[in-house]
Amino acid sequence: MNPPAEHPTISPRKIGVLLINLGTPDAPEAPAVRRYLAEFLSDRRVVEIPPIAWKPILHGIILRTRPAKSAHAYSQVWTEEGSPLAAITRRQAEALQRQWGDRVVVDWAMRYGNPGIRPAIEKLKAAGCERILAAPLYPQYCAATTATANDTVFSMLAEMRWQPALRTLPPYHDEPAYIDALQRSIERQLAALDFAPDRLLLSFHGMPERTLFKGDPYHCHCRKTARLLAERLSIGVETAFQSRFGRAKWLEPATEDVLARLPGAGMKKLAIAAPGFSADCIETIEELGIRGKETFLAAGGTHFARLDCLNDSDEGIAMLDALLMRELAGWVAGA
Ligand SMILES: C=CC1=C(C)c2cc3[nH]c(cc4nc(cc5[nH]c(cc1n2)c(C)c5CCC(=O)O)C(CCC(=O)O)=C4C)c(C)c3C=C
Ligand SMILES: [Fe+2]
Ligand SMILES: [Fe+2]
Repeated sequence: MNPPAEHPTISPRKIGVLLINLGTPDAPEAPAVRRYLAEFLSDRRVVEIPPIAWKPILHGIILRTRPAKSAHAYSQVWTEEGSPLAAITRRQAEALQRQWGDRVVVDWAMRYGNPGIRPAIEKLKAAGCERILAAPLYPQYCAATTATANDTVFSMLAEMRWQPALRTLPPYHDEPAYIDALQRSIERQLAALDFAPDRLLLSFHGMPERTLFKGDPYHCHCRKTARLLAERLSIGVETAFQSRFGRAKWLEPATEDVLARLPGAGMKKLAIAAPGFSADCIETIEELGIRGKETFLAAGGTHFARLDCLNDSDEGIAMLDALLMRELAGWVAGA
């Protein structure tokens, strides 16, 4: 028998879903990049060096030199819709909104820069959402990404007299829906290449190695994603960590070192994917697709292809629908 419309498991209340990604500058220009990096690199979840030691380095060196360099990199990937990371996150939110109709209000936000998490939560609350699912779109948990996004949401609720109910999306590094989506997306893109790669390199964003020893599960999550994916694919897989930053030791092997080594080991045709990024961004398009390609070809590689992230592809949206709707179970009829 069908439950009546007012059945208690069918919530009449408004539900909000907030997709969260890392952040990006407002423009591919040094002043905007400086503002963004200042916010990002002042986050103690990202840089765990005591402020008394870090502030002089950040303000005296990094914010004087890096913005111009990064602005050049951003200018190479910028689109008519702005930063790829922001444009793709917006399209992911729009696709889910179309799919879910008026059952759920979907919005998106960036942890650093615009549109910020705080105005987005305010907007959802003003729209009458009494229940909110905050979804940091990081498959692998890291304090520098997942935790700081959630911290920001929690800090807002800490100021409210009338709080919405809150859920957060757990890491999904080993969820079948995620591994399935990666497998489908990668196999589809490999089949469309005009060459047969000798290897598939999976490049994850790096972290200082000491975060692993302090108990952050990030490294283990990346390795598990890579293993589960490699078990599904017929091509040989290598794993590496990109975007080394600063003087500390980072997780190894470094992507740039692997790119420089593979051709000498007979692997001259390469495809590269970045399964840890839910949307293409400067780190995938510029660092891997432009500079990574140069490194590989300079080392003797002959063929190179960068595969797209899940983005708002059919595979990517089907995965977000499955993962997010499961979190909404009990909140949304039919979830
Ligand atoms: C201390 C430095 C950094 C840590 C730690 C870090 C961790 C980390 N970052 C991502 C995802 C992204 N990072 C992006 C850009 C980016 N990252 C750093 C530094 C650290 N990241 C910098 C300085 C930058 C800016 C670009 C540059 O100057 O090189 C991006 C892309 C942003 C965009 O606008 O396109 C993403 C996404 C993860 C997942 C992570 C830890 C697991
Ligand atoms: Fe980063
Ligand atoms: Fe980078």
